[in-house]
Amino acid sequence: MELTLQHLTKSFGPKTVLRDLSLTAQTGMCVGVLGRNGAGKSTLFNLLTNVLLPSSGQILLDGQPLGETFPVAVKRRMGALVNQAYLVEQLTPEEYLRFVARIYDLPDAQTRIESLLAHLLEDYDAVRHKRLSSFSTGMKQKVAIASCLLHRPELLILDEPFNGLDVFSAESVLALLNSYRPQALTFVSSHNLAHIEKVATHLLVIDESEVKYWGAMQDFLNGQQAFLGDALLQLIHPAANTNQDLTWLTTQR
Ligand SMILES: Nc1ncnc2c1ncn2[C@@H]1O[C@H](COP(=O)(O)OP(=O)(O)OP(=O)(O)O)[C@@H](O)[C@H]1O
Repeated sequence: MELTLQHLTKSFGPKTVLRDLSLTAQTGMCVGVLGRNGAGKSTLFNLLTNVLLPSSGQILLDGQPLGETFPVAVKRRMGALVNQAYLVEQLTPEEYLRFVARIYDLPDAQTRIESLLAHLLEDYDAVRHKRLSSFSTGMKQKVAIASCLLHRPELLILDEPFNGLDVFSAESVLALLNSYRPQALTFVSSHNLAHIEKVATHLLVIDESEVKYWGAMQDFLNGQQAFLGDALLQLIHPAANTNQDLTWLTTQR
């Protein structure tokens, strides 16, 4: 699979949130999407999944423009976690994934369902018969991630998948994503740079609605400093306000 973004621009009223974004990415790449709060990352993910339509520019999949209708056949090739994960909470995790499998018409999904849940949910035997409504935020997030991988998508789009995950759960998800990477083109956003460093092959850095970097992670680190956080600060926030006077915090009302 090859995904091409051509001069993708998104505005909300007079405000342009993404401007003239162009790139081509292929299967095997994991693109870490970075940028400060409000940079436009979720907007990009919503465009990629047809939740939003671009104001101008287009998205091509294997050379074919997706257009406004975004064919169902294309959606079947995608697995996406965007915005708030929505689960049917009256169901157990296994029932929910069987429901997702039916939507994708996957008759032989049972083994994969069990493998995904056993990998992601600690103490799976103890929670497998519980309803999702009784699950914690992180447990629900892991079930949502499992549902994205169930139908073996060729394009995997994960907006902040590590939100709410403890350090062990994040490692389990990272292991899954790294194992799955050769089979798909993955886009993943996170404010946790350690996670991005462990999973991304490429970086897309967005700031002030524009692309500040697009390319291989290794080239970014070689061209900047050794650590992703420092390199990122240098790129998008050169005058880092580390020496701000904060005495007002304790001395003024
Ligand atoms: N539906 C909308 N209508 C108007 N403005 C919007 C809408 N959705 C997003 N925006 C604006 O677009 C900008 C980018 O938002 P977006 O959610 O894409 O940022 P982000 O990079 O994902 O941020 P964060 O890291 O905080 O999740 C923000 O200024 C936001 O207020």
